[in-house]
Amino acid sequence: MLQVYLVRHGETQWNAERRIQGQSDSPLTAKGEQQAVQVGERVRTYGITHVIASDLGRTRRTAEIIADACGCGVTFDARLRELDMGVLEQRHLDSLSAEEEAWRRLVVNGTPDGRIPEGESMQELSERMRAGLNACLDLPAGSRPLLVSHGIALGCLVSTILGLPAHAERRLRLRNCSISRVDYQESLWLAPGWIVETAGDISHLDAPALDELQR
Ligand SMILES: O=C(O)[C@@H](CO)OP(=O)(O)O
Repeated sequence: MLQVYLVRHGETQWNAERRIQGQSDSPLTAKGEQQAVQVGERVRTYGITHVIASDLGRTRRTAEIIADACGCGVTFDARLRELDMGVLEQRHLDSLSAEEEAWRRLVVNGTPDGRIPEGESMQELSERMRAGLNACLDLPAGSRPLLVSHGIALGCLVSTILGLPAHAERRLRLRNCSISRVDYQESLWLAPGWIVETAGDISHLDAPALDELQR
């Protein structure tokens, strides 16, 4: 059985300011760095063999901190990036016009092929995230990878493994530096293939961040 840990990056400047990042980027806050250290402390005895991160700056930094604690290297995979939120990237959630808010809702409410102008659909996100996860199946036997990615991207992955539509990710709260785990297994009892072991665990964090919409 292959166990894959899924970690959302630490809190960033724009998460704290309620600004939309998508494939744009902002640095980790001091709290975000501390959260990454706490993930490292939690997983350092888990036998992690590979840390694989989205190539955006916030996931790179989080991954480096975790990989240091685990004593393994980091590689980057652009398929693990956050949803491309097109023209709404870098905007404050509170500053959206009614039309812009409607674009945002089009995506999160699951309109088929809905996308923010110049952005990506949830279907496209779901396909590239599943391909990024499936790449773990090609690692040498006995590997135990940890992927560092993003809120919507990881929520979409977990939702679709459960057989839910990609936009069901809005029913999951994956806070900064939460840990989820999915396993690939051939059990006769559970469904063969990917199954969800845990989602959104923050028990290792002494100062969990509120997510953007809760602030
Ligand atoms: O892009 C963003 O603004 C948020 C949305 O949830 O994602 P993340 O902070 O996880 O990259």
